[in-house]
Amino acid sequence: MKARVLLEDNSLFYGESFGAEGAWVGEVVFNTSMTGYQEILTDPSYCGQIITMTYPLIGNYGIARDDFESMRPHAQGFLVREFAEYASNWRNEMPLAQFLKEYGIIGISGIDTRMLTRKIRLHGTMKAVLTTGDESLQELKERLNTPLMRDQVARVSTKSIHVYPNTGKRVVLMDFGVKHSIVRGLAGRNCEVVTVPYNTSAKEILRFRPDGVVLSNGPGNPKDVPEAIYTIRQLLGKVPIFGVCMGHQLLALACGADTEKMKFGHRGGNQPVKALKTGNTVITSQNHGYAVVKESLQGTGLEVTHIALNDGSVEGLAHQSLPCFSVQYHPESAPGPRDSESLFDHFEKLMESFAQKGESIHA
Ligand SMILES: NC(=O)CC[C@H](N)C(=O)O
Repeated sequence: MKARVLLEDNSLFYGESFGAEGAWVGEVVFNTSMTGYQEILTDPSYCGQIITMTYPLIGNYGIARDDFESMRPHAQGFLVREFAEYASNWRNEMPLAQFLKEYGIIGISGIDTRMLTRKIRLHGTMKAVLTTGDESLQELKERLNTPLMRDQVARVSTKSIHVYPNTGKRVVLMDFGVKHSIVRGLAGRNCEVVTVPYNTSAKEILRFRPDGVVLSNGPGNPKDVPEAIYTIRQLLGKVPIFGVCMGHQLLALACGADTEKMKFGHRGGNQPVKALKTGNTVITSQNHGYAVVKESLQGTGLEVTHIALNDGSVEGLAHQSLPCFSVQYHPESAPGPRDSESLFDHFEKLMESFAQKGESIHA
């Protein structure tokens, strides 16, 4: 079945539908990972967005639930160059097409993803309308006026508290749309993980007597969850904090810094980041469209620990006197390189030293 994509700059792409039928308006973002479409589709940080993969062949290893980063897909549209109808992998449980259909997600193949990506790089992230229907061009243009979602965190965050019991440190995980691999990263270090909804108060969080608090990744603009910024501000200094991606942005906002929307963001498994203290470069997994404004850090007590080598943007922060640090990239990878897993060990050490001396170990 034919399908179309109309971009905000009026470019029209034709392709073949391989997922659900219907129409959807969202922000189109491109991801440069060569593998990992299952982790990407199920990453709640993509809630409501339309993803285009720059790698040209997608779907060839099918779908295996063990690779999911949450219980269901969250992206609403998936644009690819070539879709592999037959999956060939011993772990395959169902074809990608069936998975997209089951969850009502539009998939379109035959798109010139190179041209689409170049347009996004040139003009910045754009809205698009996808359709498998036969609406007129005028109708599609009108649909582009649909405002984008702003309540994604409330949609994807847990509604109730979950405890993953364990023998090590107790970590409260503020869930803004957490990826399972963050829980795996903590559980792999024997942490007991208490996952709480995004709007849980500081008082409720401290009632768990946590050794540390992790601020998860999540979709949308961090400024759309002011209640979480308020909560984090109240937790500062009382408990070690580790922020990942959205968590990093929220920590910065809680300390008084600012965030901004990037032109087209960073999404992929090959993003080079420099650690300023050691001078080492790590290749990281990323998925973000907002960034912390470097100039806004003055007077907040936060200092830049990592920068993106492609554009110099802020990739890591640590507080000069309080036990908190954060990264804009994904130490849990999934999908992507595992160069940065040791950040979970760093957090464990931070919790240990805070428990013993009530001090930060960054220095
Ligand atoms: N993966 C994330 O946590 C993304 C954070 C935020 N939604 C952004 O786009 O910048």
